Amino acid sequence: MSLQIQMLGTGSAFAKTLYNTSALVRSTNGNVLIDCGYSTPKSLHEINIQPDQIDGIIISHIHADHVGGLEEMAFRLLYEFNHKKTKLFLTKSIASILWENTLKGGMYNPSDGFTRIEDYFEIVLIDEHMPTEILPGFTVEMITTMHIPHKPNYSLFINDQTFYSADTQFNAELLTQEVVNKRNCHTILHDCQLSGHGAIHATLEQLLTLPDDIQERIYLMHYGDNMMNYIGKTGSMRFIQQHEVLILSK
Ligand SMILES: O=c1ccn([C@@H]2O[C@H](COP(=O)(O)O)[C@@H](O)[C@H]2O)c(=O)[nH]1
Ligand SMILES: [Zn+2]
Ligand SMILES: [Zn+2]
Repeated sequence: MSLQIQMLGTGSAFAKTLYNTSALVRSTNGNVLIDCGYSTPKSLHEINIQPDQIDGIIISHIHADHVGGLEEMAFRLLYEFNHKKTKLFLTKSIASILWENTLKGGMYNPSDGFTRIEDYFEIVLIDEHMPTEILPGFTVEMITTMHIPHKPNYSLFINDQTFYSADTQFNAELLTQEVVNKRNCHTILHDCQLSGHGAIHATLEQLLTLPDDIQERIYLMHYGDNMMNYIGKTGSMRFIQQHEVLILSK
């Protein structure tokens, strides 16, 4: 079974010319989103994918550039697609805050009986650090990584071969020991803050300290509007662009 990942956006939270970093995992067994920021539904529209063609959504953390499109997805599934409930793949710690802290404001509607996240989505809880089959041939392991202190945040291993950082601070030991030495991941999609101090993301300067054989596996995402100024300055790492497709397995 072939497995592909298509970037729906590659921008940072404050980018104005780039869509939110999110991805569509495409296989013969279905389509699954990794994150759904506020510009993700527009990106899906641009590649002619309708909400009812999405079989599930995996959420890494609850910043708006990663979950801000969930309200539109849920309401369109409700009103335009006969209340189809797509699956929402979440860890317990994300599930406990996503509705109360983020979605409830716009989606709580007691007069129509919509008072819980389960009224809109089929919730599938994922255990941290436990490989979980999302679709036949597509397994995800969500590992805790540091983004904003004291807030739950996850990076993903896909089929134990691809590492998708979502938003995370630089962690050389994780990339070197776990991602490359132990699991020998051939593809690494990593967030990248192009300039300034890396308080909550890996910076380009930090990623450039990695050995060349690791850099060669890295595609940079979650970058700013000024990405063009950095072309040719990313060592052996490449920028991945919106709607670009990587074949993860044939
Ligand atoms: O230093 C920072 C920068 C940003 N934030 C908050 O995070 C969100 C999303 O930003 P990401 O860079 O995509 O994580 C942003 O809207 C800010 O609210 C922060 O807490 N600290
Ligand atoms: Zn982000
Ligand atoms: Zn974030």
